Amino acid sequence: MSADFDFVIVGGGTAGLSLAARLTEDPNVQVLVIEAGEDLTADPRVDMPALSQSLVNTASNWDLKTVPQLYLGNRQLHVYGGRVLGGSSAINHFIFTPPVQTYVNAWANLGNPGWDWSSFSPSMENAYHIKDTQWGSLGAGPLHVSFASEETKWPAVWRDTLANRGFPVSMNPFSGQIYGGFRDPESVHPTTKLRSYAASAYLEPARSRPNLTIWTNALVDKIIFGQSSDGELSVTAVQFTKGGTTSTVKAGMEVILCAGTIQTPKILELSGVGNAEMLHSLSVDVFIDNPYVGENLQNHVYLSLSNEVFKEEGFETLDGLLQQDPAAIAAAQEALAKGKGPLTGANTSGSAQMPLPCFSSDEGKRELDQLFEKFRANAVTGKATTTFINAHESFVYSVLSSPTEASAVYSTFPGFMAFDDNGDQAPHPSGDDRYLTFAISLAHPLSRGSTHITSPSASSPGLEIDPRYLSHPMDVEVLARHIQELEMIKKTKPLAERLIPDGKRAPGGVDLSDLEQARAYVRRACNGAYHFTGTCSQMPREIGGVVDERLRVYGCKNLRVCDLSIVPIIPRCNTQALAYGIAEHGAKIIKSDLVGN
Ligand SMILES: Cc1cc2nc3c(=O)[nH]c(=O)nc-3n(C[C@H](O)[C@H](O)[C@H](O)COP(=O)(O)OP(=O)(O)OC[C@H]3O[C@@H](n4cnc5c(N)ncnc54)[C@H](O)[C@@H]3O)c2cc1C
Repeated sequence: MSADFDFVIVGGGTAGLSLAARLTEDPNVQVLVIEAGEDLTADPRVDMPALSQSLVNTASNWDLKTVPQLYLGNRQLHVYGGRVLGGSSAINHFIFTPPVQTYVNAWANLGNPGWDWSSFSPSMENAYHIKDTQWGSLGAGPLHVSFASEETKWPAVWRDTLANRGFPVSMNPFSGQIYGGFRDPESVHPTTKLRSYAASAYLEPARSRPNLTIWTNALVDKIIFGQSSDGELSVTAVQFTKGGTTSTVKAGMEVILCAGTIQTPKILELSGVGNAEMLHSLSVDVFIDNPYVGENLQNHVYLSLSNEVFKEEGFETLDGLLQQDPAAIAAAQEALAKGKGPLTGANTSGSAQMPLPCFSSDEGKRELDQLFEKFRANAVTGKATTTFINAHESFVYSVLSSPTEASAVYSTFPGFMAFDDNGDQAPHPSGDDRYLTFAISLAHPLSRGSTHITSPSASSPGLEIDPRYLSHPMDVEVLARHIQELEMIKKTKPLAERLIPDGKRAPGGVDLSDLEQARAYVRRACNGAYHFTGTCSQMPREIGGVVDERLRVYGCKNLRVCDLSIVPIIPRCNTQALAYGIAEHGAKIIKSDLVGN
């Protein structure tokens, strides 16, 4: 199997398929997408939100693991990612929250002209569209986004409680300026209630184009370098394995890596782009020496806390369904037939992007200064440069000291949800008690780790993934303070009236209003989300960059990266919206470079 294409896109995931669809709008370019996973575009396990969990234990999930996490009591956590056409957008949990303006500008200010809010937000809007009674019609893109209908009184109680704590409760999550309570947008079609994702929204309308070719079940091993006529290093071909046979395909113009935050640096390292010393030790020929490939791995960490609630009409929970109670399953299926109920979406019952009031007063800022000063000496910084560490820290400081910038995202879920040491869902308690669960996700962790190959072979697992969760002490401190803020929220009406006083709790037997106990709970129970970013960061080479502002890998003129691995600072909330935004923005850049050439 060998053919010539202008662009070879490695990875048919969230960003890869979106980019392919945009590039093939130009009938003069031939685009090939090579995807390691299967084409499951006709499979209800992808399309139906109710079945999405069933793909987790299949070959459609890369299902890797971290190395033991030193700061989490040596626990090893899952590293999930979609290995299927559509990538992680085919198996994710639907929440679709675009990034905020201050964050996007901090990213641009690292030295990425053309990525500031006024340049980037139109690209973001090209990805989705949503029609809403409150906000009208937003976005102009192919991805269907909707708000879940409110079928219980939990969302109203959440809003009223936040309002009583002095937070705004209904800000527009698409406005670029949001804090306080909001409704979670979901990548679910508003009427069919099916998953809307890269393969359905971007690929399907483009699939019949004669200039778009998709190969699935083909694992890219490496990219092959040569010299262009002007003597510069250039990519000439891509080597891949399909059905046990290894072949190469020529790239006439460019190779664009869209294999995601874990796999893109792996392909670069296998191809000889990375830390020369490490690559030599694995007998990999080095083409570009850049020690920052695979570094700056960031991810959100989160905690869950469950409380027993009264059984009241209007305050139904999903506990029966979680316990596989036949009556609850039948009721959910009946509701599904009407396009309603818990099987049609993500099932959060109210979220909030939360500032930390304790740090925004003058006294709070003084305490924050002292904490940064104290922790700076203990922080594990990996290979990050001082310039980047300072820029990252100063952004996080600006968030923490602001009364209107969120340092955590709180989500509520009507039912019991706790996790075991591996990050797997813990069994539901027996009995017919009902629960409300609160998840707190750290918006801007300062901890950063790395992922590197440990073998020169693409097919062996051969990856050491070490996010170094909670290696920066400030992350523990911020999460512990948010636990305390949540404890205050739980004591506020009307939420306080729904939680059974002295009812069952998870975690039990700890006093989370005590800061030391809250810190201990953070270390004991923290989990990693699947929001990995940063391993091929976009910033100037001298401060730790792997790609430039036009997504080109430093040292090679026709190799680009266009996925979440370019993101130098993890965004405030869930990452899928940003992946689509990067693909849209990347498509604009690549198209304009084509005209320039
Ligand atoms: C279980 C789960 C739940 C999530 N829930 C949410 C959520 O609710 N909201 C949210 O915003 N985000 C969520 N995310 C995260 C979000 O989906 C991802 O961050 C985002 O989709 C990543 O986009 P990407 O384009 O960078 O990578 P991906 O979409 O993962 O695409 C990478 C693609 O490259 C392919 N590939 C990799 N290596 C090779 C190779 N060597 N050869 C060929 N192909 C290769 C992969 O198979 C994959 O298809 C979730 C993720 C997971 C895994």
